[in-house]
Amino acid sequence: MATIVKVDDLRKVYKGGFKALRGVSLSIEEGEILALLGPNGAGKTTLISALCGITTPTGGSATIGGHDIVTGYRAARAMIGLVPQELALEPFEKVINTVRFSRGLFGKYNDPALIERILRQLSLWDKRNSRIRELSGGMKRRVLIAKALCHEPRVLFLDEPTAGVDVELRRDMWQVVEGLKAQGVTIILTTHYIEEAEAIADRVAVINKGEILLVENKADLMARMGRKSLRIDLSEPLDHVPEALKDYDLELAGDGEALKYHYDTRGDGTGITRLLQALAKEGLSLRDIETRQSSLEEIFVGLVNEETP
Ligand SMILES: Nc1ncnc2c1ncn2[C@@H]1O[C@H](COP(=O)(O)OP(=O)(O)OP(=O)(O)O)[C@@H](O)[C@H]1O
Repeated sequence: MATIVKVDDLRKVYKGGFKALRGVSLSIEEGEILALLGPNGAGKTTLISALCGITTPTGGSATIGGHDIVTGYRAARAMIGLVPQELALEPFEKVINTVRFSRGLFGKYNDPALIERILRQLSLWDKRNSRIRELSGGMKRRVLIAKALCHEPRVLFLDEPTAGVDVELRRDMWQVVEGLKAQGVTIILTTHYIEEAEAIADRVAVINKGEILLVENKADLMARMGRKSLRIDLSEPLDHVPEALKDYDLELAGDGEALKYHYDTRGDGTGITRLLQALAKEGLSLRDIETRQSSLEEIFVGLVNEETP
């Protein structure tokens, strides 16, 4: 796959000296869905705004489809659709005119068939003649997406696409995003909902205090999330893990009074039965056992807290 968005040591210092981006580097592949996770104030919107030309970076560089976001602004911007966090729509305008007008802003000829396709895809065709103020919050969000798509962008930025929408509508939105991906659109979305990243992202990037802490394939992250640990409290403490148990990669804990075993819930088998049999064979008797699961949420919170002394 080709790289479509390339961010290299991007920096943003706001007037007053606040460093909102502290050297962000990131490559995004054509056709992928990248979820940008981070706490409030992490720099997600600043990063998206810089890539879309709304905020001027104070250092580093970035390209969209090979066009520099500063020196090649118009060409870069033409490739981008942006769905902002805030619902900035003209309340008395009709849905279809709102979308048509946005296409015109990019200097593109009127294309009724395309507008119809986009409105149908977003289940807005029946509402095309409704005024914006007559729509529900979820529909307004869909209009924002339609506006962002009407000049046929190759890269779509969604800033908190499902903030404040109900669970059902969130799932609808996920389907819309999947449909766009199927058409080859590259999608970068910011979200506070970790389950949203789990549901639709190919890769996850975690940003905190203007720095990228991690960019990882979701499947790999899920594998980490699927990891569980089993703590086995022993009746008699051990001073080392017996040789016969070395294949289980056990960890001695609590001054030798417990063994910790890590396993993957998504694997073929957990290995727990075999381990318990092996412990019995070694003549070890157990006082208690306890399992713990690490979630993506925990991984995320852990990463972010590590950074906050
Ligand atoms: N125009 C501005 N002038 C000064 N500081 C700003 C400006 N815009 C944003 N900031 C600061 O930059 C930091 C990053 O803000 P940003 O909106 O990018 O965060 P975010 O990750 O999108 O947060 P949220 O999840 O709350 O939307 C924040 O501390 C914010 O206060």
